Amino acid sequence: MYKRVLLKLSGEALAAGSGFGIDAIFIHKIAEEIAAAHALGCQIGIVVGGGNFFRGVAQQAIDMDRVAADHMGMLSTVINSIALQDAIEKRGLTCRVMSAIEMHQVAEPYIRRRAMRHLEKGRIVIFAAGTGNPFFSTDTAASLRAMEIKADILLKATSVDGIYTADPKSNPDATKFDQITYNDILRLNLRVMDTTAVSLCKDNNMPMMVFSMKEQGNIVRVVGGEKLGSLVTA
Ligand SMILES: Nc1ncnc2c1ncn2[C@@H]1O[C@H](COP(=O)(O)OP(=O)(O)O)[C@@H](O)[C@H]1O
Ligand SMILES: O=c1ccn([C@@H]2O[C@H](COP(=O)(O)OP(=O)(O)O)[C@@H](O)[C@H]2O)c(=O)[nH]1
Repeated sequence: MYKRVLLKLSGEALAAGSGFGIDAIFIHKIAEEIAAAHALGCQIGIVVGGGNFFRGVAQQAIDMDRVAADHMGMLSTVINSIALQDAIEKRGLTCRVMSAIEMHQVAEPYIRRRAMRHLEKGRIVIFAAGTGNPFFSTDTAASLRAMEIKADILLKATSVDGIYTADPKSNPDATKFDQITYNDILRLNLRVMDTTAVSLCKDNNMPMMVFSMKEQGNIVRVVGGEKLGSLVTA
């Protein structure tokens, strides 16, 4: 099993069936799974997306300046992070939100050494506001934080159950890879993650696993060392 992981949770998945906002029942199920994974003895850092509220590249932002839209997107990850922190703390765990954009009244600023200390003390750390920079994604933020905290693996929990030959939502004939290399994701232009996130993991040899967060128990299984979804390595 893994000693320290970076778990990336899709923002869109938090909306569950409704497609927007946070599904109160679903977020508690996720928190329950995170608590169970933590009980196995794993140190857990989390990056949450913001797609359930706002995406810088979304249709609704088409007439906006990209930087302004990305600022909105990053703030939406803060909303999700606070909701998840609340749900995790309801399970009796200690959880800190660290934001890449300073907002002292709401969250701690992201300071790497403090994040490491929180993890060593068994606190769950949620990294909010992505990388703090526009033109990036929360997948890239997850790759970056995984490297910074020296995670054993980047676990991407999302709405699909792995990496397919094409987007399975629009191509029902697509087939799933059990294992795939960084180079093949880039070469085949598979859009399960953006190329910046994949390149960062590739250059630093950070293994990744893409799996479904819809099926209850998957997070615990993966943290426990079970191979689910698709594994990405060199
Ligand atoms: N080749 C592919 N294999 C798997 N998923 C893919 C692929 N290409 C695109 N996708 C899409 O990537 C998304 C997973 O990434 P994620 O950032 O978690 O998305 P979201 O937050 O939009 O759900 C899924 O919505 C899936 O439809
Ligand atoms: O480092 C970052 C991370 C995120 N974002 C913005 O935040 C939005 C929400 O993140 P993302 O789309 O990655 O969320 P997810 O798809 O996981 O729900 C993005 O569209 C960007 O607009 C950004 O500007 N910089």
